[in-house]
Amino acid sequence: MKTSATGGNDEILTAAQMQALEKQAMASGMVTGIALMERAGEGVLQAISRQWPDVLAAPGRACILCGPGNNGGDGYVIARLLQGQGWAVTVVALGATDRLPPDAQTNHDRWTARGEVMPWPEAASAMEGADLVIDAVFGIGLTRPLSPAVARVMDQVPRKARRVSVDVPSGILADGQTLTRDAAFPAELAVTFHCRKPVHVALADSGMAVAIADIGL
Ligand SMILES: NC(=O)C1=CN([C@@H]2O[C@H](COP(=O)(O)OP(=O)(O)OC[C@H]3O[C@@H](n4cnc5c(N)ncnc54)[C@H](OP(=O)(O)O)[C@@H]3O)[C@@H](O)[C@H]2O)[C@@H](O)CC1
Ligand SMILES: [K+]
Repeated sequence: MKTSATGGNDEILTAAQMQALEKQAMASGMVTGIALMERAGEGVLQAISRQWPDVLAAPGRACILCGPGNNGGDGYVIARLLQGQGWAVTVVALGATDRLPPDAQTNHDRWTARGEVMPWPEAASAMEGADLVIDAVFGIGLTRPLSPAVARVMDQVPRKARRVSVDVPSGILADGQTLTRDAAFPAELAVTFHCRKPVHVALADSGMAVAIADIGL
């Protein structure tokens, strides 16, 4: 698996095109969703190490914000991987955690066998003192603006933490129609999968770094 600024892949796919590609790969039996999700989680950590070589060199404290879909599923994978590397990990879940999509539910359940999940209202306190905050709230499945309860947390993310978005900074549509960054997760780095989406191109000169993780599609 390689991650790099362009991942050697200069393609740009819309959310719908990406979802079709993933669906086709899974339908063809080439790969399972759970394998893609594991590769996504691994790819985020590899991209973090590439961006900031020191951050993952020694264990610290991480807070993972997990949403109600497969983007949240990636977050549960990352929580498990970081804990396996000795990190103190706090997970905060938005919404119910008993009816996630299957692959996300599997990874949620794997996580809860070894760690806690805090409810969303505790997000601000859960992020306090974190060295690393991972935004796994919404990815390419965002369909509408963030609710006030979610947008508020985006404002409370400690700026001294390293701030990484899984796939897309939560609050911005992957196809980049609404570029209102004010109500979005303040990502320093977004790690997207397979190739960039229009939002990554649109945010290129915003100061946010973009890495592409190859998930074998
Ligand atoms: N196998 C794969 O597919 C792989 C997928 N991968 C990962 O999955 C991500 C895509 O996952 P996803 O399609 O589940 O969408 P996601 O972004 O998690 O959110 C959807 C959920 O949020 C909800 N919702 C939307 N807007 C909302 C709002 N404003 N406020 C509140 N809720 C809102 C929406 O609900 P609904 O719109 O149905 O009401 C739905 O429940 C992708 O970005 C990548 O990270 C990787 O692992 C690679 C393999
Ligand atoms: K995200």
